[in-house]
Amino acid sequence: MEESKIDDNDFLYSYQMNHFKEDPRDPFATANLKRKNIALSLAYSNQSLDNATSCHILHDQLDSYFKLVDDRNGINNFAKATLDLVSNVKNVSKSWKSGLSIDDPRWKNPWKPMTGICYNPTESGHCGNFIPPESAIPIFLGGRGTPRDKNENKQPKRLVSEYFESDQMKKSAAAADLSSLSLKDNFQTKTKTSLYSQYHDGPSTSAERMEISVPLKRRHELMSSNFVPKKNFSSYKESKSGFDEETEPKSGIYHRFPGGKGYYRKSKPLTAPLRGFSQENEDDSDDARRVTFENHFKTAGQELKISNQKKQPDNSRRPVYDDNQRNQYQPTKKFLGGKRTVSSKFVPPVKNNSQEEDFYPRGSDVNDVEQELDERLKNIEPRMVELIKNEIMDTGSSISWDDIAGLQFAKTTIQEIVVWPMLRPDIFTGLRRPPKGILLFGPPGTGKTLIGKCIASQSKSTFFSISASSLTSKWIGDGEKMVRALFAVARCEQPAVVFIDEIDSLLSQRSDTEHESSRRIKTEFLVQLDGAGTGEEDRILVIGATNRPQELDEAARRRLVKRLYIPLPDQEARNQLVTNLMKLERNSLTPEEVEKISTLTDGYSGADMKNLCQEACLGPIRSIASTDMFQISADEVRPVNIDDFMVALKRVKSSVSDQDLETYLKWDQQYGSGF
Ligand SMILES: Nc1ncnc2c1ncn2[C@@H]1O[C@H](COP(=O)(O)OP(=O)(O)OP(=O)(O)O)[C@@H](O)[C@H]1O
Ligand SMILES: [Mg+2]
Repeated sequence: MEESKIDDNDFLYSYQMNHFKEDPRDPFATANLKRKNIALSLAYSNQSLDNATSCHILHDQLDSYFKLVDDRNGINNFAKATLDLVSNVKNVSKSWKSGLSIDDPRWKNPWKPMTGICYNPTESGHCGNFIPPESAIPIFLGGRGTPRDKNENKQPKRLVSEYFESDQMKKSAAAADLSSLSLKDNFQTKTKTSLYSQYHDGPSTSAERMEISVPLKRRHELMSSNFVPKKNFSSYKESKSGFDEETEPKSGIYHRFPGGKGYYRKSKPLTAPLRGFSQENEDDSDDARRVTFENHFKTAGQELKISNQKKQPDNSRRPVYDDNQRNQYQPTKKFLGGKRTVSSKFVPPVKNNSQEEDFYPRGSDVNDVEQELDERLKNIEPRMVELIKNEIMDTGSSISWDDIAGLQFAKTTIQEIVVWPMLRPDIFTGLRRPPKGILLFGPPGTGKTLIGKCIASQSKSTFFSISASSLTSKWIGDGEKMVRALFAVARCEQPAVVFIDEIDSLLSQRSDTEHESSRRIKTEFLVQLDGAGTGEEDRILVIGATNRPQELDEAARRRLVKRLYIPLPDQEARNQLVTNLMKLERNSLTPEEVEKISTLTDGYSGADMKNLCQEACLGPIRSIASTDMFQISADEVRPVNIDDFMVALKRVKSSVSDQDLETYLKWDQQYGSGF
């Protein structure tokens, strides 16, 4: 056995290094957990770890384990090992009582939504409390504040909220710039449950990604991986990190202050596949474990060397952590903004190759320019820069102006304001300078979003498609920062178009009853749109689309200088719509029949017309006898004819009422930039 090679520092460091690897989707997750379990038991039996330390780690181990149980629908052998370990450290709390045995049928439940976990980072080595779903009885590892009555299901809830109201938490939260986060309300209901399920399936939209990434990150930071071995504490102090000795636990494990001045940055998860583990190692016999451990356990020294080599080939700034140099171990510095984080995807603001030479004066170092531009992002959190960059729309999909039926006036105006100035900034200067904001308003389904997509593919500028949800967040205070980040990134990537669909939800009228955070987002938006945010030279255009223009804040209305009414399609446009839509389907419509359809569809929106055509195209299918449905070839389906449209007209009605139309017209007369 290799016990002698492991000590707590080594072990803890490798533990930290591996902390993020327990992704249930990772086929090696179980093996990795086993490895830690073995390392932990060795370290523990070796007395390298004290009870408190073991507790901390176990807590994390169980957390990881639960993810696996949750995902794999059943207990695996790892649970037994963890439970054994739990019983080894039970003397942490005298009144400790295991809430669970290996035979407990609850292990076998596919626990969804997942158990919540509350970690109480106070002194004396609490293990944290595990909060299973309502139906399950809490499992406790002990520690102060642990309810004795296992059936008292409500207790854990209280603990969770207590924890988040505790001074400790507030302090960490403040340090992490999350002082007003509303975790208390959301924690159990939303964050935890949806977090787990979404984490498993993977977030799909950027808004979701944001929702998840923040709490996940915070959760990890607040939980027990945030420790630094005691031996390194001296170097910690030397680094003047702002570490508060008084609040430190005495047990030998030290929490980092997330976001604090001397924030000790968590080791990045290693992206390489776990070394040394193959599926065979999943074999749980003792022998197999030993072999696994002996052959493949990497000490902290090795891990650190590997990661140092990856990060910093010369190793000059960060000493290698080995047996002789332990005290030189330095925390890494946190970089906010700056070149490190954003230059990789940097896109110079002038895209035209011919202009590139002028932009970078001969002989000058291109990197200087890059650095200077990145200065604009220096006060923005890199995380937000990333989030905003995710909103940049791929302008690959090609929608042309001809795909938009009618709306001639709007199309010409937009070309004037958006496309040409972006292409010829030299002509559109001074008073010809295009407005910074335009508003597309009109009844639903008239093509506002479509115009946005068309601008994205035609204007040759960086196109940000922003929805209210990508800017708002439950992390109060983040919203306005996101707005600032948005404009900062847009400035770096100009010419840029920021398209905000359903802008009314973001910039509705400010009122006394609304939430402080949404008010701040609005204010920041208005500031960015108008003054300090965007300079005269910046080529950033904000386009808002809404079907509720009357709900817009008046200050926002003023800033969206051009307000274009996107009306219902007229007869000619409807004709064009039917022709365009039916191009793709086999049909026997004559031009006269198309004309007839367009006459009969007065008051239909573009979306209604699309529905109508879809409905009519189902006509030929409906006329097929159900017995023939499986044999008939695609060619044998009869073409769509006018009768299908007549039937469809009865089923699809216009969706916009006259009353609504009147409101739009009135608003257009009052504020619109129409004829
Ligand atoms: N003028 C048009 N030309 C071509 N297609 C149109 C037009 N107007 C609407 N459509 C069709 O209707 C669909 C819905 O349009 P779009 O999403 O642009 O409406 P919208 O004005 O953004 O509505 P909402 O206000 O409800 O968001 C489009 O995908 C398109 O197929
Ligand atoms: Mg829309």
